[in-house]
Amino acid sequence: MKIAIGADHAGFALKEELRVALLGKGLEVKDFGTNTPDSTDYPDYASAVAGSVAQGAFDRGILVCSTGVGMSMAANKIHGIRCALAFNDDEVALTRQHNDANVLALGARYMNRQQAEHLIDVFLNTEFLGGRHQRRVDKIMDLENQTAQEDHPA
Ligand SMILES: O=C(CO)[C@H](O)[C@H](O)[C@H](O)COP(=O)(O)O
Repeated sequence: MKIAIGADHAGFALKEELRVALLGKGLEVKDFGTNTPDSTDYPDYASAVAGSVAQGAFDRGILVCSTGVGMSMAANKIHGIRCALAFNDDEVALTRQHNDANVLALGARYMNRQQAEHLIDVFLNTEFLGGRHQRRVDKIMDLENQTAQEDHPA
């Protein structure tokens, strides 16, 4: 599985630890930065990670900022991205099973490395259930397409 990971300055330290942990598990990981603790802007990394997932270059994306909120807002602006901000196993498992989330946003302020690693394990190892959930995910995508047409009328 190919994973894209990124963070702003507030998520930098945790992202560094997570990248090492993911590589240690034999996963293919591309780090989209940031690469220093200097103040930076989370939309730049959300765009890079979510964009690469939307293009199909990576299977899943992981984004880390202070709360996870800014990253999730920005990532969900990318066509084809369903980014979930989640803090416990149940939320992460359900967003895979029901929402087919392809990007996970984490709040570094609220979790340590072990907790984040565990949430990522659940995220990477839980399958989408399809069925009635596929219908609902399709409706999310319809909304996205509809909004794009309204923004850019032919
Ligand atoms: O968007 C956020 C808040 O929801 C992110 O957590 C950012 O990391 C945060 O806004 C960064 O704030 P800072 O004061 O510039 O460190």
